[in-house]
Amino acid sequence: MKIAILPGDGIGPEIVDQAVKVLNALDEKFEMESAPVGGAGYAAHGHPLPEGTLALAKAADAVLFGAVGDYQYDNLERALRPEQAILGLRKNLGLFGNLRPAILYPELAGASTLKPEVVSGLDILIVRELTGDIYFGQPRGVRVCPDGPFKGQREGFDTMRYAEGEIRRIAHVAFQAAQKRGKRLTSVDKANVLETFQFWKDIMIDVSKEYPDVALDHMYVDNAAMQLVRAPKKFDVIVTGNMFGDILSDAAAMLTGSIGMLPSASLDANNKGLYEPSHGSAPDIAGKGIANPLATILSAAMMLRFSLNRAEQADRIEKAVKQVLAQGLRTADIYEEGTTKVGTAQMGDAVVKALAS
Ligand SMILES: NC(=O)C1=CN([C@@H]2O[C@H](COP(=O)(O)OP(=O)(O)OC[C@H]3O[C@@H](n4cnc5c(N)ncnc54)[C@H](O)[C@@H]3O)[C@@H](O)[C@H]2O)C=CC1
Ligand SMILES: CC(C)CC(=O)C(=O)O
Ligand SMILES: [Mg+2]
Repeated sequence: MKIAILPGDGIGPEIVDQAVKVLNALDEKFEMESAPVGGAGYAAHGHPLPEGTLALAKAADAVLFGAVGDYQYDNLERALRPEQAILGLRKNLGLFGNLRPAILYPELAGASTLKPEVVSGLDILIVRELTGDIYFGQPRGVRVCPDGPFKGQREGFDTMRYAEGEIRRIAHVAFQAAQKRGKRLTSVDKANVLETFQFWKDIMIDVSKEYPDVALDHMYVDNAAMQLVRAPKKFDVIVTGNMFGDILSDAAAMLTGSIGMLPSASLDANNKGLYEPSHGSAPDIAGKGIANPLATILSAAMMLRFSLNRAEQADRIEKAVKQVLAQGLRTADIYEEGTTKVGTAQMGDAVVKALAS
């Protein structure tokens, strides 16, 4: 089994180091090979997704990814910006199904900015379509505005679009995920305004006929954002498009105490996947040794479960994470009075130690 390790930028290398440490502490040894990506790819090879990095990701059984992005690259032309690396990997590897589980560990009930009674026992799953929508739609760019009151001025534009097959395949992922959980699926759209999302809703209803055991309902994205902070436990599985899923999953992250707790799996049709924390490269805390590595470590557990068929090893890692939280160890983002503040590497070491116990 070969794992491509793509640490990326900012806190990426710090947090990926911890996940690699944890993987190396398992009984089975995996072959791992690293390559630069994002700003690091641009610095090394003049491109955020160097050919060698993409080839490694394609050849590997799974990819463990940190994060990309750094303000120093924000003025590069778009094709060379670090974020193009993760978008390019998703597209090139066909990773259309993004699973973002938001689980509140009981020990972190007080770390959430929401009242404990609102979030305690939270266990929801966001299924985000990952290779379509306005993030990939063409045409896009800056042009001269052809009509209206701003005619003749420059205007920026993007294209929101979803093909029927794209909606159907993510619908199946979501319905099947719901079948394995609470059998409730909420499709989040903006069908009241957008043609793309009326179409999305129609296809969801059609696919639902194949899953009579799953209760499907629909919610507009603005209401979904509100309900996520009002009564998040009412959700079981949420399925939505690329942009709405990006935004809602960051909101859901705070229900779990911190975005540093939210792992993700990005899967193709055969469960080959890329695993990364849901957060970005956090340049504001990079290099300080204080980032929370648990989302990345939990992403490695998802990798073992979904792509490497090592569910027992995944369980062991998740149990070890629960144990370090029960021991009161906290990185700064989830720290509360009465707990013990630790740095990134100490947290990784503690998970390794808990694996052995
Ligand atoms: N998949 C990826 O590689 C992603 C990359 N980005 C990129 O990351 C860069 C920063 O973007 P932001 O909007 O600031 O989002 P971000 O997720 O990197 O950071 C948002 C806030 O959360 C904190 N944070 C994030 N991860 C943390 C962790 N593990 N432990 C403790 N605190 C953590 C940061 O310190 C910051 O205050 C940008 O260049 C952006 O484009 C953003 C999201 C995803
Ligand atoms: C570069 C962005 C599209 C990445 C992001 O924000 C995400 O996947 O959550
Ligand atoms: Mg995001």
